[in-house]
Amino acid sequence: MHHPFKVGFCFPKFLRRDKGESGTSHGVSVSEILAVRELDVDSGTKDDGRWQKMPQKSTEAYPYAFTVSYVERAWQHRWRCSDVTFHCLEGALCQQWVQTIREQLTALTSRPKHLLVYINPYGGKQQGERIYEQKVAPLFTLASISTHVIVTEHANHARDHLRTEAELKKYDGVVCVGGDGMFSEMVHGLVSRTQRDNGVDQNSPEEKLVPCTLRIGIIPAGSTDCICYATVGINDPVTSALHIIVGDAQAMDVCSVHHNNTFLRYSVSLLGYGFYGDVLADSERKRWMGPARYDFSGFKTFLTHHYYEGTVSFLPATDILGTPRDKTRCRAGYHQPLFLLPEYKGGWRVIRGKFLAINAASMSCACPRSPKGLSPAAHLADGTTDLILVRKCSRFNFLRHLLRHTSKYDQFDMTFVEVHRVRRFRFTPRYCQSDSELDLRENGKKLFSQICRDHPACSCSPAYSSWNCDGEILPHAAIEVG
Ligand SMILES: CCCCCCCCCCCCC/C=C/[C@@H](O)[C@H](COP(=O)(O)O)NC(=O)CCCCCCCCCCCCCCC
Ligand SMILES: Nc1ncnc2c1ncn2[C@@H]1O[C@H](COP(=O)(O)OP(=O)(O)O)[C@@H](O)[C@H]1O
Ligand SMILES: [Ca+2]
Repeated sequence: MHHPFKVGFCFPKFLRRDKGESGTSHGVSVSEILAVRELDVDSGTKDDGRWQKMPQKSTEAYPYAFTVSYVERAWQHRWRCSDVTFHCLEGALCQQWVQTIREQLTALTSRPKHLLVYINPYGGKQQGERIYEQKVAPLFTLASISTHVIVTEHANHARDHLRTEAELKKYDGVVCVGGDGMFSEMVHGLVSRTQRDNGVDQNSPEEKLVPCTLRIGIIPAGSTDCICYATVGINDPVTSALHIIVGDAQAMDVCSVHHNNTFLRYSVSLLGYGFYGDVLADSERKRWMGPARYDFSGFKTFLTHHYYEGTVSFLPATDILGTPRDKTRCRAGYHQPLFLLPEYKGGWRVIRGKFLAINAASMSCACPRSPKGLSPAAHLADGTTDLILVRKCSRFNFLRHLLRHTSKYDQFDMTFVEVHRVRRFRFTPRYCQSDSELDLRENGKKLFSQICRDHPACSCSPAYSSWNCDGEILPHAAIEVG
């Protein structure tokens, strides 16, 4: 992984005495230094037990020392904080090093100094507060970052606080400790506030959103954590904290979801109808199971094997480099795709059919369950979403398709699956005649029994599924996304 700004320090006149090495030179790039502190060698240091174990002779020989904490890359995209101590003979030289490093660190303007942190204490395995206090807060302190921490008291607490109350000018960024649902709350708070401040009407599907200037950091403490996993490459709180400290940034596509010119929600990861909608609807009733609720409901939904009829219309993204079938992977810090936007060539395409799943992935949606994700080649910030249509097929074939999300085999290379990179799309369920469409929740069940009476031979798939929008159920089946 590469940082755009990289100045290297070598420490030639110093002896590195930790880890049992003697006299080795050590290079650390400034962009990866977290903190530097001088050591009071004579009295030994309270916070570095290793020093006190050093033989007396070497303390006499090198009476001055400083410790640099830096990012060390570990296995599978993990980052860790590592310390290296340098020793020397002259106090003035030692101080000069410390001062120079501090100056260099201050010059890194992309690093945050003040952060506003929201913790969802009920996300995932309900470990949000513990994860923050034990793994993240000490690193922020080490890096001299000041924080204001809010533990949420109810759903949408963070969203509403960000939208109306928070004094955002005081902060360089906001941090969310939780899952995709919590991240989505923060996106809603910040994006809504930015549109309101800029006079953009959220209800108009045609209007372009004004990008937010504040960055959102994610400390994974949820059930799926796909937004963290897909951007960083792993769902690991320490790794995420270190990315936040060094000021890594990644732009992200945000889709708006509308129903009849009324704004419903924003989506950043998965919008799924059919399978993933049904899994979510069932799993919400089993929150007490924790993250395992998704496996339970996934298994149950797989067995139910419902398909849904409807019409998908979409505007293909024709003027881009790359397709959903590429072998490339997009992650923060790897490359920022620079695509030409957004002259629309070609028109809308319309596909009618019976679908087991309709998924729109604005990013790969990689997560521990599927390390390559729903759409492995999706880009994080290219203004497109990958629309995956899984048509009605046998249970056996659907299982083969699902299993391929966990292996190297291509989940799109199946006759009943198609994938399109699109700029906008619309979905209209069958049995939904007019614009004054029936409200899904009110009338879904009535309609279902009506349809079954009308079609006694049907396999009794209900008329409607629900949309799973980043882990939240949408109240309408007919939607427009752009
Ligand atoms: C047979 C194994 C098949 C494994 C297939 C795994 C595909 C997983 C792709 C997951 C994409 C997830 C996209 C992320 C969505 C999240 O925004 C959203 C919210 O997250 P949060 O709770 O952290 O706030 N999460 C979700 O909607 C959860 C979706 C989880 C789907 C799990 C599906 C498991 C399927 C198991 C099928 C089992 C069939 C077994 C038959 C013998
Ligand atoms: N204090 C709270 N009490 C109850 N629900 C909350 C609270 N804070 C946030 N939520 C809601 O909890 C839901 C799940 O949060 P999330 O962090 O995504 O965890 P998970 O990944 O387990 O779903 C979100 O819809 C969010 O709005
Ligand atoms: Ca995208």
